[in-house]
This record gives sequence, structure tokens and C-alpha cells, in this order.
Amino acid sequence: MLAKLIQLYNVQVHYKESERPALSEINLSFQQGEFVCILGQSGAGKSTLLRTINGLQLPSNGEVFWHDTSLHQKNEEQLRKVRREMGMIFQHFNLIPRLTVLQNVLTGLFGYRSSFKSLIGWFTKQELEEAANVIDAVGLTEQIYRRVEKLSGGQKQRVGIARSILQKPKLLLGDEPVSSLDPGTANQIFKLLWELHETHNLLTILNVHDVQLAKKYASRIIALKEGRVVFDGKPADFLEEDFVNTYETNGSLS
Ligand SMILES: Nc1ncnc2c1ncn2[C@@H]1O[C@H](COP(=O)(O)OP(=O)(O)OP(=O)(O)O)[C@@H](O)[C@H]1O
Repeated sequence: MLAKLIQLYNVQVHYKESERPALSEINLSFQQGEFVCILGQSGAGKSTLLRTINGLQLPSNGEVFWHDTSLHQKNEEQLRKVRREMGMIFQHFNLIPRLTVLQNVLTGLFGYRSSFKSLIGWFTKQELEEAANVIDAVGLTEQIYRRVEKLSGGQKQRVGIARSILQKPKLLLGDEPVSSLDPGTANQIFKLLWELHETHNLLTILNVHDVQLAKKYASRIIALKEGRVVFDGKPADFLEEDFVNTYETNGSLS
């Protein structure tokens, strides 16, 4: 049986300023090796769900378990250790523009080392080799010493992905990682994410707006609507009526 990495029990998140909860009655579990796409309209609660999974957002009710321990029961130091095992990629990449590809990727190790070593930029030969290997795996060897500000959007996201893979995560979270890319590049990035999830047996959870991409790559689709799960299943079972229900449109899936 596959190991359960994350379980959410009856999770509710209610931001103080909001009238209705951002998430309600969320009961989900995720296993190693799944490739999950989260769908839903703007404001459906997708980002809140990711932040709840990585412990940045504490639920107002319910609990989140990482392996078999509640995140609630962990102190700051223990939470920091858990987050090392969670890689994160972002819509706007969150890179340091004036640093090179290699330097940006090496920041993925900061969770593992003293801030002094990180500050003076001291890395072992093995760390540098591992960084070069992940840069190769995302297809950027020729750009390794280029400043990231000179790269295209797709290349920048590859740097973001390499940085998170260097962390050796068990879980990779992506908050709309392809929303600022053109459709062709978005597809290439999804292909890369899918290959990395296969190679490393990674649990990958991505928020996406593009239903076709989700259907093409995901092993599981979860749709949120007004903070509740309205679909949880295989992409082939996400039908026109689920699409209409999720997005409240008269539109078409194809
Ligand atoms: N920090 C916050 N404080 C108060 N309300 C918030 C906060 N973050 C999100 N919300 C509200 O919670 C609800 C869910 O927001 P969330 O960002 O999780 O949705 P989303 O599905 O990720 O949307 P998008 O696709 O636009 O990013 C929205 O009503 C939003 O306004």
C-alpha cells in the first residue's frame, strides 16, 4: 500500500475579515506518487488549501496531518523541518533576478544549513554537483551561469523547479505555476513536472486554471467551489457537468 503523506480532517479556514469560510469540511488524504491538480474559480480556496497543507495557514477547525503527526502539535523548529520536505513553485517564480541560475538553485538548500554558511555562499563540492545535476535535469545546463533576469518565463520556472527539487522534497506544491506562461510553454513545464514526479515518486499538488492540462497530466483532479470539494476523482471522470458545476458556465470542456 502507498504511504499517506498528508491527511486533512474536517478542515475549515475562516479568515477574520471574511463573511464565509475560505475552506469548509475538507476531508482529503494524499499519497506518495500522486499527481494532483486542483481546479476551481478564482476565490474557490485553492491557494488557501495549499497554504493549509504546508502549514503556513492554520485551520480554524479540523486538523492537518503530515505522515501521522498533526501540524498543530509541532513547534516552529519541527514545522521548519517539515517544510524542508515540501518544495514550492510559484506563478511569478520568486527568484532573485540579479543572481545566476546556479545561485538561485542553491538557495533551495537554505532550509538545511546555518544562515551564516548561506550568507557567505559557502557550498560543498557535493552540493554544487547536486545543483548542477538538477539544473541539467530541467534542461538549463547551458544557462547555468546566466542571471535569471535574462531568461524567458518558461526558463525561469525551470529554475524554480530545480531549486525545489534540490531540496529533495517528498511533496511538491505549485500555486498556479503555469498561469503566466503561453500554452506551449505551459505544456512543456507540466511535462517536466510530470517526469520529475515519476522519477522521484513525488506527491505533486498543483493549482491550475487550465482544465485541459489537468486532464492530460493529473492522476487525480480535485475541484473546489466556494471552499468545498465538489469533485475528487480521476481525470477521465471529470465530465462536462463537473466542469459546468465547478465553473458555473455554459462553456464546454473541449
Ligand atoms: N489573507 C486573506 N485574508 C482574508 N481573506 C482571504 C485571504 N486570502 C484569501 N482570502 C479569501 O478567501 C477566499 C479564497 O481565496 P483563495 O486565494 O484561497 O482562492 P483561489 O481559489 O486560490 O483564488 P485565485 O484563483 O484567484 O488565486 C477568497 O474569498 C479570498 O478573498
